Amino acid sequence: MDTLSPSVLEADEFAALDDSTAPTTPDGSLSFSPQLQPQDVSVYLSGSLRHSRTHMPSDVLGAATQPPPVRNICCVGAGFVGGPTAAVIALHNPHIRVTVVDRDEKRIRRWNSRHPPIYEPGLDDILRITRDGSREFSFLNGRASCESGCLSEGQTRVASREPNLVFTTDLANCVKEADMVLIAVNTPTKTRGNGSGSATDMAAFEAVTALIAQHARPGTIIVEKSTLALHRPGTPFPVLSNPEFLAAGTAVHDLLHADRILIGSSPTPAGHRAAAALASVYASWIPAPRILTTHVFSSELAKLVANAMLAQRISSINSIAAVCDATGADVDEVARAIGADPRIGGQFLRAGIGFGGSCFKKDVLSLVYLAETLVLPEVAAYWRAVVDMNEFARERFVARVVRRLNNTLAGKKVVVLGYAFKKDTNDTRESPALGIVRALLEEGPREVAVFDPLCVPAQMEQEIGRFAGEGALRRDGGPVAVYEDVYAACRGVDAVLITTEFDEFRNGPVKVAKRGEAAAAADPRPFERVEPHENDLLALQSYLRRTTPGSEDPLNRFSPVPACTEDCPDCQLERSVSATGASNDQARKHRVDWRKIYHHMSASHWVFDGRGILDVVAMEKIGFRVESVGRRSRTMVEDAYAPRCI
Ligand SMILES: NC(=O)c1ccc[n+]([C@@H]2O[C@H](COP(=O)([O-])OP(=O)(O)OC[C@H]3O[C@@H](n4cnc5c(N)ncnc54)[C@H](O)[C@@H]3O)[C@@H](O)[C@H]2O)c1
Ligand SMILES: O=c1ccn([C@@H]2O[C@H](COP(=O)(O)OP(=O)(O)O[C@H]3O[C@H](CO)[C@@H](O)[C@H](O)[C@H]3O)[C@@H](O)[C@H]2O)c(=O)[nH]1
Repeated sequence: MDTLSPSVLEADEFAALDDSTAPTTPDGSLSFSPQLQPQDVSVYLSGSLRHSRTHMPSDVLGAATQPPPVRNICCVGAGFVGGPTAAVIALHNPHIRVTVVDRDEKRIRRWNSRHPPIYEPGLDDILRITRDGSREFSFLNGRASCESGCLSEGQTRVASREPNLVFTTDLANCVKEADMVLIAVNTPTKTRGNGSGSATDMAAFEAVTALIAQHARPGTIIVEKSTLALHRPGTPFPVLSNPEFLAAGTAVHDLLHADRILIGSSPTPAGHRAAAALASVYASWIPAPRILTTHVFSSELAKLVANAMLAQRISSINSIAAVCDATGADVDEVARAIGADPRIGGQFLRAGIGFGGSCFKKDVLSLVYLAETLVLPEVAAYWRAVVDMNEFARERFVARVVRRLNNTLAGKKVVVLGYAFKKDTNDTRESPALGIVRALLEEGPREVAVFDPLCVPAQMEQEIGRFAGEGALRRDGGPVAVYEDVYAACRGVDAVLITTEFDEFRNGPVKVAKRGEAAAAADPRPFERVEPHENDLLALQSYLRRTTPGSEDPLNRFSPVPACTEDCPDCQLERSVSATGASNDQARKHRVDWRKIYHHMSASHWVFDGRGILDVVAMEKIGFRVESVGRRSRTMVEDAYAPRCI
């Protein structure tokens, strides 16, 4: 480990620290660690929020708030947020040692191996550079190389890098050595006790703050990356709120090109200095105007509100999809028409079976709980309706499938395509597919086949076994079977259900790459900077990969990946799944052959598109009968003459 760097804030500044001691939720009665003290809600509402407008200098990086140096960052929580965030911070700050700590030994072992525990496009490359270090390499930088004084033959040389990203289970040492501790542990919805079903479960967060209070040096800056609802540790440390806005499947893109970085601090000189220190870490790659500073409460509330507003758009369009199904209007046409109004915008208007994932439902419910405890029942009811509408969308989809199959699934086989909660991730938390499998089981089908191009079948089986109850899986004599091959899954099915928007399931033309996907095809060179930025090098690497098929390391910069032991359980698991089940960028992106599926199916040829990704007309030409939530199809036209039933 590096020698300890000096504490970033002097001890006598502590007195001036946070007024930021507020409860998880305003009633103050929920789980508090010994470090956390409740604060009167009225103080929060009447006093602190007033500060938020003016409390922070507009330029936290300005001379008035010289940021203390940050050389050592500890990130607690090696999950979907902690892992990628730490990796990107390390990538852009080679002078900072970033240590990610987790209590889950298996997770840490996987981060230290060639089998990272989560799949995110582009993450592997960043891990290879930061965790394993990279070699010196050079490349042709085109025109700019000569004009901006690069090497004589147009070559730009990039120096080797030492590893600066470490994964460990040793929390005490990690925290002790840190100038800054990022907390990125899970904050799910409480499942029992006061606030069960809506309040945030602070157990993991609280356990971590207790350990930090025990081990951190005075003055260490604490940064909450976990999504909280107004929760402040009352420790002698400056505490910042820095909520994360990345989305699963586009995490690396979202981190490398963040729209905004939000830093909330208390309105004290120490709070401002801490915020400036964190801003200096982000400033290595994020343009200063995108680094927003607010009061801590505004920052945490903004995170909940961002997710609530996005979820609300999805529920709104799904409510309109039901109207479309009943009237013959087409929800995509409606979305396109309203999205053309810049005041509305076109994003998050894709109708279907509703949102899944670990964030939307949890954060909307957090907002509901906050409103309830603030005695704002109308506000609580407004946001609760967003979650209710989401459930309605899923139930309506299953009811439609059953209705089309003559109101019974007895003796029938249906296949669920897509198990992850969205495309390009192996995250299955709150996946609509799980709820759909369970609802289908209630209809007594002969078989429910499940296929996902990214999730590992053995893990899916484990989870379905837990979720759908004893005896649900085929290996236990039940009807649910998980497949590694999409055609085997579809053999003899009466209906195909699309539950995740994976590109693999599309039948239309391959779309131009968009946000988070492989960048546009053009060569990014020449770079403007003499010393190329890591973002430039990543763009060049993916360009070269695309144009030099088969080359995993076209810049020749990677060091060897850590070797696995003979008995590595992850190697064994990988060997036991087919290429389509592996988390491998190269093995994916093959579209399914719908004609082949057509011939594998039973005569009914039903396809229910729960994500609106199919070109219905093209599918109907093959001979399928397609129903797509809120979209017109031949069956819709036939139905125009039948009694309404939604
Ligand atoms: N997943 C997302 O896309 C996303 C995006 C933005 C914000 N968030 C928020 O970020 C936070 C983390 O979410 P996530 O999806 O990364 O969760 P996660 O479950 O993937 O990871 C959390 C990790 O924290 C570890 N942990 C829990 N208690 C610990 C302890 N006492 N000591 C050490 N490690 C501990 C767990 O073992 C786990 O590996 C949550 O508050 C979430 O709401 C998530
Ligand atoms: O038009 C749309 C867009 C999305 N979805 C679904 O909504 C869910 C969530 O999608 P998305 O928001 O893209 O993924 P998340 O990873 O859940 O990201 C959200 O939640 C994160 C965790 O808080 C935030 O950081 C992100 O900003 C926020 O987008 C998925 O099931 C999608 O299939 C739709 O049904 N229709």
